[in-house]
Amino acid sequence: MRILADENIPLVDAFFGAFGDIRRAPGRSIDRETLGDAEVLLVRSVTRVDEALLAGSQVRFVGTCTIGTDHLDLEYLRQAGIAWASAPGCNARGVVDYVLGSLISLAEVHGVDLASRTYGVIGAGQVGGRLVDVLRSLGWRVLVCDPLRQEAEGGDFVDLPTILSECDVLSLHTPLTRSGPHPTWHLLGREELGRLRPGSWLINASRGAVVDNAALRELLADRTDLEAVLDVWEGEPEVDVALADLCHIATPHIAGYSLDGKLRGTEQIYQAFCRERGLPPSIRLDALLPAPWLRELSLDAGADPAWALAMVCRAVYDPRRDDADFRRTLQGGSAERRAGFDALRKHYPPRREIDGLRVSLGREAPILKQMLKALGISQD
Ligand SMILES: NC(=O)c1ccc[n+]([C@@H]2O[C@H](COP(=O)([O-])OP(=O)(O)OC[C@H]3O[C@@H](n4cnc5c(N)ncnc54)[C@H](O)[C@@H]3O)[C@@H](O)[C@H]2O)c1
Ligand SMILES: O=C(O)[C@H](O)[C@H](O)COP(=O)(O)O
Repeated sequence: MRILADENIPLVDAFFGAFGDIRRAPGRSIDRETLGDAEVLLVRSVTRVDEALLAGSQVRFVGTCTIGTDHLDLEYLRQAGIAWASAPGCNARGVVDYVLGSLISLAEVHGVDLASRTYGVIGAGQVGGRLVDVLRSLGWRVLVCDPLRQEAEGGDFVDLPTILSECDVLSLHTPLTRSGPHPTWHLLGREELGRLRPGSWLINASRGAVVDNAALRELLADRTDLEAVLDVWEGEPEVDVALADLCHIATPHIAGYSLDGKLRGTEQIYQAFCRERGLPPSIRLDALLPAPWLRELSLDAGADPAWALAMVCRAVYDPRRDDADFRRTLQGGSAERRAGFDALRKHYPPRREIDGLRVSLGREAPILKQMLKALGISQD
C-alpha cells in the first residue's frame, strides 16, 4: 500500500510502517502531482483536501491527525466514497493548558484575581467542554454558549448576547463553519466586538476567521481597556502584524501542540484506519510516549492558592515563551513571516500536558487539593 503523509505527523513509521511504503511531503505543498499513486493520505490542518486534489487519484482513505476538519471537503469525500477520519479531542487538553497559561499571564499584568471574573466559553465540545469543567472545578463563574448543544440537550446554556454583556473573559472553541443554522465565520464581527464589556479579555484558539481580524485590530487600537490572546489568524500563515502587536499573547497556532496531543492524533488515525480495514490495532501510544521531563512537584500546604495555580501551570507550560518566539518572526517581510510561522510549528519543543504531573502536598490542604483536582493533577 502506498501512503503519503504530511512530514509533520509524528510516529507515522511506528503506526503505519507495517502497512506499506510511506512518502512524506510538506503539508502545504501536497498537490495532485505529489499525491501520485498514493492510496492513503495522512494530513494535518494545512492541506486542503477536496475534489481538486483527489479527483482521479487512487486515494481511498484520508486521515487528518487533527481535531479540526474545516480543511476537508467532507461532502466531496462522501460523494466520492472516500473513507476519512479525524482525531476528535486529541489535543483538547493542550488547548486548555494554553488558555490557563494565558489567563495567568493576564491576571499578573492586570493585578486581577482570576476567581473574581466571569468566564464565557463559546463552543463547548471537546475543548470548550473540558475548559468549562476545569474553570468550574476551580470555583469560577462560567457561562456557556453552544446553541447546537442547547437545541439537542436543553439545559444551562446562554446566547451570545448574554456572553457579551455578562462575561469579562471570552474564550472561543467553535469549529469554523460557513453554513448551517449557526455558522461561526466572523461569529465575533465588528458589531459583537463592539459590545465587549469594559476590561474584557478575548481568547481565540479555535480558527482565525471565527473573529473578524480587521475589526478586532481597529477595536484594540481604539480601546486600550481590552486584551486579546490569539493563537489562530485569518489567512494564516500570513498574520496581521499590526493586530499581533496589539495582542497580549500572539502565537502561531500551537495552542494544541502538546506532544501528547500530537501523538494521540496519529494514534487515533491509526485506530480509525484499522477499523476501516477490519484489522485489530496492535500498536499502543502508551508504549511510545517518552517520559515527561518534569514528573513531580512538591507544594507546601501553606502556599497561596492563586500563586500555586500559576506556579503549577507554568511549570508545565507557559505560552509567553511561544509568544516571544513568534514575535521575533514578525520582524521580517511577508515571505519570512510565513516561513517563520511554519518553522515554529515544525520545530515545536516537546511540551507535556498538565494532567501528567504529580504534586505532593505534605499535609492536608483542602483548597490546594481542590485546585489540583480541578487541573486534573494526580496528588500524592
Ligand atoms: N489552536 C489549536 O491548536 C486548536 C487545537 C484543537 C482544536 N482547535 C479548534 O478548536 C475548535 C474546537 O474544537 P473541539 O474539538 O472542541 O470541537 P468540537 O466539535 O468538539 O466542539 C465544537 C463545539 O462548538 C459548538 N458550536 C458550533 N457552532 C457554534 C456556534 N455558532 N456558537 C457556539 N457554539 C457552536 C458545537 O456544538 C460543539 O459543541 C475547532 O475549531 C478546532 O479546529 C484548535
Ligand atoms: O485542529 C486541530 O487539531 C488543531 O488546530 C491542530 O493543532 C492543528 O495543527 P496542524 O495540523 O496545523 O499542525
